[in-house]
Amino acid sequence: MPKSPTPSYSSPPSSQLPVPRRDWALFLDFDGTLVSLEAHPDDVHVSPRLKALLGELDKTFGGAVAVVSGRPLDQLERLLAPVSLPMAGIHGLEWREADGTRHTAIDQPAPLASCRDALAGFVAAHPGLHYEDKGVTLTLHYRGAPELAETCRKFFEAQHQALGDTFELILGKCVLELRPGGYHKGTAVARLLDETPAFQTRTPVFIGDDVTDEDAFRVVNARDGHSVRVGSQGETAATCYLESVQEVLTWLESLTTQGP
Ligand SMILES: O=P(O)(O)OC[C@H]1O[C@H](O[C@H]2O[C@H](CO)[C@@H](O)[C@H](O)[C@H]2O)[C@H](O)[C@@H](O)[C@@H]1O
Repeated sequence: MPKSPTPSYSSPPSSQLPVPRRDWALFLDFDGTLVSLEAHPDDVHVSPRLKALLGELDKTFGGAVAVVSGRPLDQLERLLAPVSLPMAGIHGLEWREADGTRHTAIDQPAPLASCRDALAGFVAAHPGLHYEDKGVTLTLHYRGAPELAETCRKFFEAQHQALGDTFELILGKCVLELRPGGYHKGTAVARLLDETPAFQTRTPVFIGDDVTDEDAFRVVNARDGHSVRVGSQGETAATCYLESVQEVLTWLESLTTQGP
């Protein structure tokens, strides 16, 4: 089973961004990076401007642009249609090629049945919460009831203990997720760089805002790439930062007209 890279936070990220180059491979987180965080996952919409920008970036970087998200591929495809990029969903547990061919990392059903039942009961008993059943992971959202953050964490810690350490507990932005160990955004990025011709030999650049993006930052750092965190606060392995989704979009737009 692939291991998570060891966390390393050597120095704070810099406001100095790398000089753009056309030989980059660009990896883009979705929520909190390309689109602003909303009260509910279903509230997110992708503007025509962003879809056009992704198409321009795809041309600029010769097809080496991928979306790497915790969302399932079904959601990403629906939100981004008709854009057809390589994408990794559920933190790399599933992925698709540019032509839509799909792959999954785990073939057997995850042993989540009792946890799934407990989660449904827990959410029904606590107004403001909702959950996502992604098949191989379970996700609990508390943005609608932030006062329940601690209650949710304790509930998910108990579920994690029952599942055992073949699963990891991820603490994200108003979200908790139980995910099979060893699969993360870093493995998704490494797979694209190693196995997809359009990405091979390019310098990786990853932009992301949340804890699950840290695995990808470490992978691109180890490959002499550039890691860009959205938001300057908190510990991160990223080497530089942009302050907001708007700054990300402005910088991405600039990449379509610059760089050797
Ligand atoms: O890796 P990402 O693309 O950043 O996906 C991470 C999770 O994003 C979604 O949840 C987050 O965005 C929601 C909409 O703005 C927000 O309501 C929620 O609080 C955030 O955690 C998505 O729903 C999850 O499935 C992803 O894992």
